[in-house]
Amino acid sequence: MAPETLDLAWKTTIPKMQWCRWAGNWKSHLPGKSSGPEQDDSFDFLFKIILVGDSDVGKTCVVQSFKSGVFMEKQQNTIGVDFTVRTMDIDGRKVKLQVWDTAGQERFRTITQSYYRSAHGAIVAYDITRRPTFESVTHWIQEVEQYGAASVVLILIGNKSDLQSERQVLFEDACTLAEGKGALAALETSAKEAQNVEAAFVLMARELMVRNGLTITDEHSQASPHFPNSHPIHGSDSTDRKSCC
Ligand SMILES: Nc1nc2c(ncn2[C@@H]2O[C@H](COP(=O)(O)OP(=O)(O)OP(=O)(O)O)[C@@H](O)[C@H]2O)c(=O)[nH]1
Repeated sequence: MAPETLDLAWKTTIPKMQWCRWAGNWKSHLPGKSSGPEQDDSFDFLFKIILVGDSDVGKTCVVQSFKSGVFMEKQQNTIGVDFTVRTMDIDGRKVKLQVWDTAGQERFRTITQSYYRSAHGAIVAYDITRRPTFESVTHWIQEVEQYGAASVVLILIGNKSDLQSERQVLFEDACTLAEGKGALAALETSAKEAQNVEAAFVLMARELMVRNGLTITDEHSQASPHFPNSHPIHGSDSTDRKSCC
């Protein structure tokens, strides 16, 4: 377990943090708990993002790639929920992302469902080399809708895009599904090659920032990187999305 990944017992003591827009001190909201190796605790936004999807689609590897930039062959399936934090500079704002990596195995379903409630964003993952994991996406979205907040932002990711020769799911199918379900975007990621992993989290964070009142200027929009194999569902301009909301 990575040092920044906190144990489950710790997680169960986290107070409900329904919202996120304090420019405050992390420790003042989590008294007595260390936030791991991150020394600077100030931030402008705090968002909780939950990762769901079938077992072995690569959720933990995606989170590790996002956190540390490395691909780690995982030794065991996630038990319950793992928790990781990373602070990013997005459009000049300090954005702290709490990422909750849930177990895909059925036997943990009751535990993982209890973590949906306070999520601001949900990343639903499938494995592009295993069609059944894509067919489960509808189920995972239903879970998010049933147990999560009504305003939760959804992003669909098809992981293991480095395994093109084993592909069983067309990207177009993912886009159609994501659009039909009202997701913000569909992306294909590779935790192994660190492709589009950062993009998924940045897209999510920017959307949440916009929904919470941040006006992203043209200058910032133009400065945003272009993400290959990504499909924004609600238009390509964050300012447009803000006006939708
Ligand atoms: N080729 C390739 N393999 C990957 C990628 N991401 C994950 N894997 C492999 O897929 C397997 C499952 O990855 P995990 O991250 O443990 O999957 P998970 O979705 O977290 O599984 P649960 O914890 O059971 O929910 C591991 O053997 C990883 O090495 C990827 O982008 N490319």
